[in-house]
Amino acid sequence: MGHNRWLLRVVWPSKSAEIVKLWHIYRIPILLSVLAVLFAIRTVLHLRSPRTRQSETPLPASPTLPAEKQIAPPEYAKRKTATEKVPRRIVGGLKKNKISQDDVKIGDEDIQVLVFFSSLTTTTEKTAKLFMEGLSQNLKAFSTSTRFLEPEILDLSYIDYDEYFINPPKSEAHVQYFYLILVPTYNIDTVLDNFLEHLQETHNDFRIDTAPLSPLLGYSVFGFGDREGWPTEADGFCSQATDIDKWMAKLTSRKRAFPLGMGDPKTDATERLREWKEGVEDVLNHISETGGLGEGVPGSGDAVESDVEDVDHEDDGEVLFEVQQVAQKKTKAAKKDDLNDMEDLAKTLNSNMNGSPNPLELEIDFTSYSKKTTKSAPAPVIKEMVPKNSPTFNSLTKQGYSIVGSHSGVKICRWTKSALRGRGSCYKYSFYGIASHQCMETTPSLSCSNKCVFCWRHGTNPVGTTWRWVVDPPEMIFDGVKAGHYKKIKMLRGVPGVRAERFAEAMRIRHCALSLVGEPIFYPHINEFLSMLHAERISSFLVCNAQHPEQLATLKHVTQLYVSIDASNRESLRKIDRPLHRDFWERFNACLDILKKRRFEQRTVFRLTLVKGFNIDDEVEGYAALVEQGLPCFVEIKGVTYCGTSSSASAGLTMQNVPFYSEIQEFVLALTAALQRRGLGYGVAAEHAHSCCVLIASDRFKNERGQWCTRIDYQRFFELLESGVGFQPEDYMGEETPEWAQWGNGGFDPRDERVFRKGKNKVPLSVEAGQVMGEERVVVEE
Ligand SMILES: Cc1cc2nc3c(=O)[nH]c(=O)nc-3n(C[C@H](O)[C@H](O)[C@H](O)COP(=O)(O)O)c2cc1C
Ligand code: SF4
Repeated sequence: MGHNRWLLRVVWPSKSAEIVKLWHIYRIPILLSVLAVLFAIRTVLHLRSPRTRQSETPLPASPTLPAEKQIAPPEYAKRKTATEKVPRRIVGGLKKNKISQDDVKIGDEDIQVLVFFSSLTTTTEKTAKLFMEGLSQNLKAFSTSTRFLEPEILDLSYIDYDEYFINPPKSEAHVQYFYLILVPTYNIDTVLDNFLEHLQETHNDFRIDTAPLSPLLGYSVFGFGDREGWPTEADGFCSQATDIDKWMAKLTSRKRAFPLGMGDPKTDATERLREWKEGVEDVLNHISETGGLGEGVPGSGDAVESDVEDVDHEDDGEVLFEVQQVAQKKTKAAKKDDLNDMEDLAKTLNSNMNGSPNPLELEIDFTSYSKKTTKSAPAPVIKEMVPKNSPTFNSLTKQGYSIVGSHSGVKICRWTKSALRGRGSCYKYSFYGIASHQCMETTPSLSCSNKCVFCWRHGTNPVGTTWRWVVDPPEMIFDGVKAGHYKKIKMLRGVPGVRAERFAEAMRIRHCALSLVGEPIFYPHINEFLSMLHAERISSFLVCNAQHPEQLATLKHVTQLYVSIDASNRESLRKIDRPLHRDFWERFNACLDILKKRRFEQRTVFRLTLVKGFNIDDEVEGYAALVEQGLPCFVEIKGVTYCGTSSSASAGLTMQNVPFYSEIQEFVLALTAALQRRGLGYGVAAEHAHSCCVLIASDRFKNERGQWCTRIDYQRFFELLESGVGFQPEDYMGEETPEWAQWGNGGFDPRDERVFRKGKNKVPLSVEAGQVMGEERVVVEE
């Protein structure tokens, strides 16, 4: 250290003297160069930064060019200038919600009216269609008719709520939307409960603005109800329309264009609807002329009314009449001096609180909400999922279901009948040794959290994301479904062709397919129900829709556990399953991870239902990735079954969506190749061409001779289960897959009789309705 200091003292003075000398000689060129460099940097930075116009003064026209030669301003600039010329309306309400109204330039945007409806027994559907036709005609008569696009009608059972009720639909063109909603009310579970739940969730979802539908031009609701059963609103007359109206007011930030209309089709619905329609048309005319709802429209929620709502905007409470009164008094009081104003207001408030309000003075403002409610909230009543008097009950029983209790169902599968007559079992016999005449198809939950496009009974399907119904005890369901099954089997005793020995065998259920309709693991006592099946040595095949990871994680042992894999990616799954859960893709993936963990406890299966135009094209690699993620023991690939009902048609499904068997085969080969490329040990093990179904299996299910053993040793399964010691799927692996069932051999049991339709030599009768055989699509009567 000392040596260094000495060096500094000696060297530094001589160096610094030199530097000072040099500075004196070169200081002017140095300073000039630095200044030049700084100026150059500033110029570059300035030119690169985006320019914002500081002044609102219009740009002067170029003095050097004549007006016609000047370049026209870009479209967006024109619009802004025009908007600025429109007088700004004074509106209250939450500032964040004022997105569109003030930006609308009259005549600038097209107006699209969307008429939404829901209907179980078709009254509302028919009325909505007639209403739409009339509306369409009347809009054409407006002086501003060119602004209106042809109105569209949409069934709430088939649309994706996310597309219309989180934000207004996305549109390339300049279109603004106006919603009309026509709905009945049902005090039983229907799609309307689900719709309401969606509206409520959207409003409460912290990730979304509380009023994401505020860009709508407006909305209005009309309800149909029955005064005989529900005489007053307090009794529940049109209660669901009222609720929808309430949630829409919140979601649109009070864009109610016309007050809620209500009518009873048996008495006054025609008259009430006519009045409502006239009112709605008036508003539409007004909007098209002025660009906004205006202030004179009752219940519009604009201007003064909105100020009142601001006070209470956080509340989710009921419609509150006093708030409106305060609003009216407040408006009048505004003309007095401030002090008097406050006193008056306090008096008014007190008198209203103390005495009952004079109904004549009350103008009901449906747009106001409060923490306090004037009505005492009715005690929550837990509903039955499928009550005996419900349209869902009627529809399901018509389709051949026996409803057990209030949420379970059992149905004789067409293959059971076929097997009883010796005409062949379903693919489960070919692949796993399940004789169809000894198999019971049932579900303890007719409700589901999806609205799959290919679901057979979608139109009347109870739906929900959580269990919110009366829960029947598992013993009752178990006894009920068995009794229902046996009753239906007995009815087949006299059917021509039923074989005596098979009939006798059928009186002992050996297998239970929990895959009928709905979501079995939704039922809160599913594990108890499974224990009952196993105690009677009935095997269990359980299919779940991969939407309930919590329930899947706690599910006890089943003989074979399925998840439906209806698509290979998020967007495709959303389109085909139309799930109710927002986080459906995360749930789906969580289920795959659970399945992966359980592959050494029980036989796990991916079930792919292929629907042409929905989930086949370009998805092979995606499916292979999912198989790699879940590593199931088996992958069942099945072509969709066309049921030809109006519900499938409404979901956009036609015979063209049913793949040919050759297309299924092609897909299977491509998927197997993709799996092998990924180094996963899978191969095509078996097929059942008659139900358009092929089985890909993991190499784990080959015996020491390299033969596929996809069948199950049921006896062994029960022994292992009863032993209480852990076991693996290989421990109850059955005998070799019969040769006739192996890939390439078709899968029809040669001991059964193949029955062909008259004049169609190659098409067996035992083909599922709408299913495909060879290169032909057929629809077979039961
Ligand atoms: C099982 C059932 C429950 C009903 N619940 C109500 C109700 O709570 N409130 C009401 O006003 N009307 C109720 N109704 C009457 C329907 O809303 C009315 O008949 C409506 O017009 C049916 O319309 P849709 O044919 O389009 O389904 C109910 C009807 C049925 C069959
Ligand atoms: S998961 Fe099954 S029951 Fe549910 S909607 Fe889809 S096909 Fe129907």
